[in-house]
Amino acid sequence: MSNTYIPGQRWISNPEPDLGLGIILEAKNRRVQIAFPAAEEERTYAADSAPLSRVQFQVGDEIDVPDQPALTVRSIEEHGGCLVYMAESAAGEQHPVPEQILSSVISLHTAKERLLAGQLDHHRRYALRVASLESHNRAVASEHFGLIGPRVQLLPHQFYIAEQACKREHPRLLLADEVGLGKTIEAGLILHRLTLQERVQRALIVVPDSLVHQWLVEMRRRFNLHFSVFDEERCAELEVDGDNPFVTTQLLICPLSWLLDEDRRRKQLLDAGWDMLIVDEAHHYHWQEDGEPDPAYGFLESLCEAINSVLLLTATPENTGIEGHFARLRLLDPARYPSLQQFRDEQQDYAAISELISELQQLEGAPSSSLEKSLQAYLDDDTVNELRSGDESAKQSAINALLDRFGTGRNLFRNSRHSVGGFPQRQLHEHPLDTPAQYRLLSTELDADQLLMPETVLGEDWLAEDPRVEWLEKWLLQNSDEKVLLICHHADTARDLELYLRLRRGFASSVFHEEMTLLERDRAAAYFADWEDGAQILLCSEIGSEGRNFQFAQHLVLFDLPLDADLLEQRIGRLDRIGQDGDVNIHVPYYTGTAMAGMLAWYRDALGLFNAPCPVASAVVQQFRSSLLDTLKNPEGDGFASLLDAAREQTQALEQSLRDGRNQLLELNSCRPEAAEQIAELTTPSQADTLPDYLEMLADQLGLDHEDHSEAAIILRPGEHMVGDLLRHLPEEGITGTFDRQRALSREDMAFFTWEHPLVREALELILSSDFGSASICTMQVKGLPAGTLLLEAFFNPSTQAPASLQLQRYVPGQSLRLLIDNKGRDIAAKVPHAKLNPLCHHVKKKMVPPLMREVRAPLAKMVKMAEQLAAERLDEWRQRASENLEAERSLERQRLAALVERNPAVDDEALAEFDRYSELGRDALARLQLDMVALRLAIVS
Ligand SMILES: Nc1ncnc2c1ncn2[C@@H]1O[C@H](COP(=O)(O)OP(=O)(O)OP(=O)(O)O)[C@@H](O)[C@H]1O
Repeated sequence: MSNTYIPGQRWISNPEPDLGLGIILEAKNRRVQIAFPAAEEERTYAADSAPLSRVQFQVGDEIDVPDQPALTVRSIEEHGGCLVYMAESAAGEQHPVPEQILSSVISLHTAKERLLAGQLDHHRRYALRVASLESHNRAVASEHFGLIGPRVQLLPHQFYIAEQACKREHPRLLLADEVGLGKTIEAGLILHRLTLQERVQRALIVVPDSLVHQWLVEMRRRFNLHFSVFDEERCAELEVDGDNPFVTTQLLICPLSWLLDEDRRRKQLLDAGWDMLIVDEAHHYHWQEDGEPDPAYGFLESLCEAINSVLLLTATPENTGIEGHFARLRLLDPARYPSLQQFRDEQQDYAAISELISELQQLEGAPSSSLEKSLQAYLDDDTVNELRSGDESAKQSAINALLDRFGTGRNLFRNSRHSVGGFPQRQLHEHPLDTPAQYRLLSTELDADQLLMPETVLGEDWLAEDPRVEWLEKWLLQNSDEKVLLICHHADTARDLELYLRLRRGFASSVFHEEMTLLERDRAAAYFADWEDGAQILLCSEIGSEGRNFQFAQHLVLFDLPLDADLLEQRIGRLDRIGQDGDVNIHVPYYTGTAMAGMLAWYRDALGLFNAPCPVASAVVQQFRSSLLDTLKNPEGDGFASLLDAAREQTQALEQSLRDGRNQLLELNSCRPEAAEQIAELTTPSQADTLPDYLEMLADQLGLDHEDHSEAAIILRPGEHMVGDLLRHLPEEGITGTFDRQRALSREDMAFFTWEHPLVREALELILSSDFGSASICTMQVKGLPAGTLLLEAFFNPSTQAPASLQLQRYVPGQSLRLLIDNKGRDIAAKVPHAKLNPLCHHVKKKMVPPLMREVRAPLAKMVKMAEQLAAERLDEWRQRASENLEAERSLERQRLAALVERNPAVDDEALAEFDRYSELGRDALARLQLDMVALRLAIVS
């Protein structure tokens, strides 16, 4: 097949045949742009790997031109690479039809044509096609489609967020779970689901340099999403003749610092067009109401404006106070967050709303008139009136409406350790040390940074002078079986200390800081992770404390304490995260009676950060910062003691008000436990799952070698008779996979086989997008049926052409229509199920097919027609069921949106109009739902 693209040619998308017949808009610079008018979609692909198939009709085929009766192709001409069909109407009129004007709505009738033409497949191929069809339909119609395949534990809070996010047409969210609760996993789940639903083709991840590799690996091993990493060198290689290098890949990870250095690359990145943006550590982008805008923030703002779906990740959303929080929310929804002042004002209402939610939760029966009155200030009359019924569901809708319409619920999800539960304990180990004379002498002249990082003032020989070093050596010797992560502020400190420990003292150590290349950093992290021959200690500068996964270690040495509480939380979060099996031991070596002791007391007594994360830490630090700096030098003085008391009281008061107000709203919104548990439960494939049997059938028919590996695990390899490189996802050396999630989590060398695994999806696509097994013939003996009786089994698959974001398959029953037509034209499908027919089938030898077909052709043609008629009669019922499902869901969503629009004058009616336009598109598409005849089997009773 030619893969030279010429504007005007018609092609279909292999993975998305539902888009209808596409038309090439432009083909240059090694990319091809194609429009799918029936679905109102456009796609841009790298030309050499575009998943497109050329549509060329043959003489005798019927073709459709909008607003014209059907035409039959009589001859074909080619002009400048495009086809012109010379076609004839039923009335015998001749029409030249350039392919450009063909209808964009197509249906393929190949099963029928193949059966009647005697182009038949073995009945086992047919059985495989039917199994593929049914499994595919079931998978895509499942509420949890896209959440089953990732190799992750089913943690309810993450699945809840992923499910909620994907309900939005275009999710734009701040994922702000506390550090280590799995924001990367949540983003991966959302992306995986949207990719499988074909709503996201091109995704861009922007991360701090040190996290590039970790994202790359997490996306690949957990989600089978194969990202490319671009840097200047890679771009230069790809930039032939001024091409935009970013259009050559669909899934891209970019290190932030490189983008910030390269104006031209930023522009190219924006021009390349993306469906989804994920930004990790989003608190790095600073914003202020007045003054010079930060270039990084400005760049992020342009990306957020240009890309429909956006996920911003940060564990510390209020890192720079309420302004920082507002700054990120306005990137997601500028209309909802027009001004900082309005945002501040809104927060005043949170406690009152939270109180109302509590009252509703405790409510039994109808509400009192005073509760009704309070609710009326926030909710529409209908929602309040329904509460009078005393129904649980009315109560839940009122709670949902409050959560949804107020606060930041629509854009922000934040789970805490407190709400998720099951986290390890933090244990603080204080290590008081003598103060070096030099430090004591100088201390009155030192600033806070110098006081907290004495190595910067102890001179060149600091390693010999600093008692922390001696303490560390001793500790390492006494705990030689333990892995320890040490974090300090400066790269120089980490480097000096590591060299000393390794070269002078012989410890197995490794270092990780910002002056190393990405590759060196990843090697260092891998050396530390190796339990057999790896490092006992990894020494990181601050950069090592963000985002990385070191939960296999249980000891953290804080060589210095930062002034910024969020940084401290980030450091502890390296070990205190999902996957940590033991306690998190935090070691703080410090000089007795100095600012270092003061800082320790501040975090321990005022903020309680060594016990658990402190959500109000940055607010308290902001308030007390200058008194802290003033009194820190003398931590044993009265001034410091009263500062600690005041700060502790303030922490407690703020935490209380958070519990009463915003946090309660947030936590309720971020995870509704029952719904979340249910999602996690349903996402577990049932024991009766049919995938193992399916893969055996597949191997048999595609010529793969299939071997049992162990309990619930198999090996698939390309077999001797497999056709070429039929399956891209089947490596030459084979693939070992398990059907068991727990096993897949502990055995990363095995694939996790589900219906969403790329190999399985590829096989389904290969079979369903071709005519593989679509027409078959067999003989069978059936008691009670005379020899010569014909039975025609027909499968019709619902299809419609509409934008993927509508996800119309959710509304269509997750199965195909099966008919079994007998000689008399009756449908006896209900009496004889497909599974019962399969074992009765006998193969018909190739040479017997032509004489048999000659004999049965006439009655067979009638039976096919009858099947078509019966399917056409059922079509209305299918369309109606589908549109009822659509109306039920969309009307609820519309109600909710209308309430939001009413409450937020900043959101104009455009959102509602857009919603209505989409609903209308959905209605139209469902009114055009077709039942395509996709598989036919003729059984002849012998
Ligand atoms: N559902 C899950 N199944 C298996 N492992 C998980 C799951 N969720 C999280 N993890 C693991 O827990 C660790 C923390 O997750 P992740 O990195 O996504 O957290 P985070 O919230 O992004 O952290 P940070 O705030 O440090 O950026 C990672 O090692 C991740 O692989």
